[in-house]
Parts: sequence; structure tokens; C-alpha cells
Amino acid sequence: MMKNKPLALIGAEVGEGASDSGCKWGARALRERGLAQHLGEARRDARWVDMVGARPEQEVQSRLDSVAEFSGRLAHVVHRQLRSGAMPVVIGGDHSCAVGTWSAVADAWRGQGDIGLIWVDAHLDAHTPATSDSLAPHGMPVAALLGHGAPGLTSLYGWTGKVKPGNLVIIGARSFEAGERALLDRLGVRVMYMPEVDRRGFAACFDEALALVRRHTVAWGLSFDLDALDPADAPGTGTPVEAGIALVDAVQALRGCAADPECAAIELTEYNPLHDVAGRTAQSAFALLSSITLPVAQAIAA
Ligand SMILES: NC(=[NH2+])NCCC[C@H](N)C(=O)O
Ligand SMILES: [Mn+2]
Repeated sequence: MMKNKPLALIGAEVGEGASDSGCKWGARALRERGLAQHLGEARRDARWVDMVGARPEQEVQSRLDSVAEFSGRLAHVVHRQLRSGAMPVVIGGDHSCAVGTWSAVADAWRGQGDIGLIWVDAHLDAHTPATSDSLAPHGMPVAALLGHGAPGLTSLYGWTGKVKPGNLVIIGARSFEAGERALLDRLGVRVMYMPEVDRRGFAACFDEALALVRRHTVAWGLSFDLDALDPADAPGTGTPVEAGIALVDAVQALRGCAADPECAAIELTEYNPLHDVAGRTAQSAFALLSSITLPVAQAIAA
């Protein structure tokens, strides 16, 4: 008998990783809008367990230092929730929060096996400081999780390579720079660029990605950057890119995916309330999360 894990909502209040830091207030805005209650309409066990805040840049040496220090504290909170049997649902915050989230998941399963990761994003986020023009840490978490880049991001828990290249799939990419693409090509990471998503449909891509990330792993997770969506559905992000995934397609394809017993954690990032238009992006975030976390019984009935 499958059992739904309780959802542990964790706010990742970090904007220091982005050039536009407004997404620092994304988790708070979704919380005040009633995200837990909204998820609780389908299931009663969704609650906020923590808000983890990054130290402002001025208090530390650099944005990278701020993100590195923050990542350690976020990872600690995520790790604790995993050990308690809950499913962490990390709400960004800029996408640099993924370093903390997935380092914790990888570390919690270390010794038992590898973790898989599905990364839905308009960008590749696979820069190292050596290849990034912007030097914005939210353009670096994929590389860091693969073990490349600044030691402060790659080496949480004292080890690197949290996600193996063959256990990672990126879906929806349509804005990237040559250096990050070269890294992913060299490592052999499967990237489903937007033209492929348009051709095959998001659902077919997601199903293939799910099979891939489950194949050689003991647990898997989903990191969803709201800028993967078409800006018509998600105007409230710091780095929107035209011609993205339609909200309806994502909501349909992701239905109940977190009910899989091997799904370890979920992450939704880059909500920037300062750029939202009539709450449209917040509504998209609610719709995505309730679809993803639909309880087992309802997911099967659907
Ligand atoms: N998570 C994000 N929104 N990342 C955007 C990154 C944009 C650009 N590739 C950069 O590195 O600056
Ligand atoms: Mn991203």
C-alpha cells in the first residue's frame, strides 16, 4: 500500500544568486497567498516548516559566498525533513537554492545509491565562474551539482558530484551560453531543448526523462524553474524567455508524479512577485504544485 509522505514546505529566501534579486521574496509571497492551504485542499498534510534566508551580499564577501553559506543552511533543513520521512518542497528563491536542496537529497541517500534529477528550465544553469559572463550564481547550480565550479557550491557535506551526468535530464532549455552547453555536452547530459519539447510534447519528454532518472538511481527529484513556462503563464520571473512550455501542458503531464515512492523532493524556483502581473505567476505556481503533489489515490483515479 503506497502512502503519501507529508509535504514539508521550505522557503528558500535567496535572491543574491540572481542579477534581479526580487525572487528573494517569492516564497514569502506564495506563503501569504495561502499555498499550504491550497495544497491542503487535496491533502491535509502540507505545512511550512521553515524559511531559510540568505545573508545580504553587503554582509559577506561576494554573491558566491552568500549563496554558498545559504546553501549549507538550506541543505541542513532539507536533510532533516528527509530523515523525518517528509517530502521537502523547496520554494525559491532564485535557482541557486538547488545546490542546497539536491546536495542534501544526494547526501541523505549516499551509501544506498545515486539520485536522479529532472530539471525543467528555460536555461541550462550549467556555468562555472570560468564560463559565466554574468557571474550570477543562479546560472551555476547544475554545474555545481555535477561537481564543477566554485568549491563552496560543489563540496557541501565534503564530497562532490551529487548528481551523475547520466542521472540528470534538462527539459525546456532555450536560452544559454556556449560554455555551459559545452560542459553538458562533454559530460553527456541529456538536454531536451525547446524545439524537441515543441515537436514531441512536454508529456512525452517528461515521461522519457522520468524513466531515465529512475533507471540507475534509488531516488529522484524535480527542480522546476518557473521561467521554463511561457511568459504568458509566468511573467513574474527575473529572466523570462519567450516561447516556453504552456502551463496546461505542464500541469497535465506532472499530475501525481510526486506520489511515486521514489520521489524524494520537489523544488519550484524563480518566482519574482515584483514582476508578477495580476497574480498570474503565483496562480501558475499553485497549479503546478497541486498537480505535482496530487495524492496517490486521486492521481490513480485521474
Ligand atoms: N536560474 C536562472 N534563471 N538562470 C538564468 C541564467 C541566465 C544566464 N545564463 C546567466 O548565467 O546569467
Ligand atoms: Mn534556472
